[in-house]
Amino acid sequence: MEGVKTKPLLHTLRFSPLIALNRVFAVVYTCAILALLYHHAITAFHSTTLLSFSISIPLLISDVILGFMWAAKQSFRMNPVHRQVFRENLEKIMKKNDFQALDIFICTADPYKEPPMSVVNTALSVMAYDYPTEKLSVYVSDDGGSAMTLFAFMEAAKFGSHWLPFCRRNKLVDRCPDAYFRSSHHQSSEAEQIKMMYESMKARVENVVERGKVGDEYIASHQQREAFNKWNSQGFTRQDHPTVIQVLLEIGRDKDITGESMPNLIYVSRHKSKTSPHHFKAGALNALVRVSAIMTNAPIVLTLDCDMYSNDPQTPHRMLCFFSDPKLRPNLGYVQFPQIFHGLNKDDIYACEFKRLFQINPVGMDGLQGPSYVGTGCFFSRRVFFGGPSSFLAPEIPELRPDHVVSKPIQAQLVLALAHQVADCKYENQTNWGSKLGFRYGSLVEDYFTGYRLQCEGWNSVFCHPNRAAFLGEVPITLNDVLSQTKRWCVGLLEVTFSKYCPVTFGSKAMGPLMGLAYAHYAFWPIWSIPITIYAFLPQLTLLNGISIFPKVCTYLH
Ligand SMILES: O=c1ccn([C@@H]2O[C@H](COP(=O)(O)OP(=O)(O)O[C@H]3O[C@H](CO)[C@@H](O)[C@H](O)[C@H]3O)[C@@H](O)[C@H]2O)c(=O)[nH]1
Ligand SMILES: [Mn+2]
Repeated sequence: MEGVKTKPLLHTLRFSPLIALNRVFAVVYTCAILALLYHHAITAFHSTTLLSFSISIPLLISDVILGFMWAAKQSFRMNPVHRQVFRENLEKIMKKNDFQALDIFICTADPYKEPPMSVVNTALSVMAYDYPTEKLSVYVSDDGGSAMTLFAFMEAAKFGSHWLPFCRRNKLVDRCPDAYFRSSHHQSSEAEQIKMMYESMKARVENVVERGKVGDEYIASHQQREAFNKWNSQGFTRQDHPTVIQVLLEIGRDKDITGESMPNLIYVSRHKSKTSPHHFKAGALNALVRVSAIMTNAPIVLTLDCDMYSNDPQTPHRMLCFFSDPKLRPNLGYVQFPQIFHGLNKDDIYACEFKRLFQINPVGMDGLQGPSYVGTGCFFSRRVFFGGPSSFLAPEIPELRPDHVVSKPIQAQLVLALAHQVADCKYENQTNWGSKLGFRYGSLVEDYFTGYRLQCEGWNSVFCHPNRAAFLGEVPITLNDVLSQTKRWCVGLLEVTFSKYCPVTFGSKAMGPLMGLAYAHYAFWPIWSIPITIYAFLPQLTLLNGISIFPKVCTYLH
């Protein structure tokens, strides 16, 4: 209709043209698989010798597993969709002032395996988002309980006051300092100056890490000394220490060198005790959900691994294109960006890119109820941590409610005291945290399990895959690390498979068969190893012994 102004589009959805083809193919292929299984069963049934029986049974088992995995995978192919985001339209629809506040969680756990400089780079890259700084809060969770990490962040807070205005003024796209200085396009004298500052910060931090402690010469103020004194108290170890919360930057109080406000930057090392379970990353994230609720309580929460830096300052705009769509909003639980890696080793010999897992399968789930959560690069609505979309579950204290309005400054005595209280290792005893509230406990792959449970509760999710990677992370590049990661993932997934939450039963009932199968495809991922091992040995052994195991064409022609 002419004269009627249509609102500019924020995002569109396009169904993949392959859908019809995929479905026809699935039917044909299912027939072929059933025929093959029938053949195996008949051979096993008719086998006359123990030898032929003991060959056909493993083949039958292998092919049943492969057939099941193939069937589960079809869920990703039934309805794949592609989304496009028009972030440039966002500011035509809403004012910057109306953007929702954002709490960013960065997890780190070990200053030696995850160097503080890399964590600092991740933090700086998101502090420099093209987003109103008075709406940004960055929380760092340090499960390593390390003074070196705190020191690195004190340095980062200082460097940030130069880095943020520098990024803004020069409209940089690479806002992770390390990535920017690694690329070659910085020639101005201003860039050289910033680079020198960065290098000198890096040298100080690395020196501290090398020596394993923060030397006196690095402690500049009384406040800093007080912070580090906590580490000097009796029996402060990584597994056993009180809560440490340090506000390093505060909106309104701390300004950058041009006089603009800095975002909040808060260091949190939750209380740990050898007698209380800490629940690994899920425990760390729940502590942050609560501490941030007390201090800022932003309606949107971004979770990041410490090695995953922002590669695009416009990412929050993209996320808002979904969260500010009134049609999506009521049930939208999270917006997941893919995990994409830099620094893969040449030819990626250990197949760590996991393109199918992080980039292809989510497109398929996006056409159903939405992609699974992969632990990093994911923007949540804070509301998801408190029950399903239509069944709100109130937390124990009103200050943790997602609709609670924070009225006191983050450094107010009361606020800090309460923040310490909710980061206590005993706080979760006799509460719903980990079972019905927050990130879920019970699996080593807390991301998979949490996303799964949220979707079972009725939350939808969206997969956002822009051309320029929103985040770039690191992958294990040595065999040892790859094996240990794979083992952790397999154990975590099997923990879900053999629980009452098995996706085939619980998941299918809660979300329908296709979503159930999609999650089952991951839950059963470790059992790939069975057919792979059988096929790696059996055909070769039978070939060497002159036994034929595959059907001959002539058998079927007569
Ligand atoms: O007790 C812990 C253990 C780990 N972490 C942090 O958790 C993140 C992921 O741990 P990592 O050892 O790097 O695991 P990966 O297997 O490489 O990570 C993938 O798998 C994890 C488990 O499924 C997810 O949490 C991650 O987001 C996902 O990237 C890191 O930032 C750690 O610092 C903690 O904060 N506390
Ligand atoms: Mn990792």
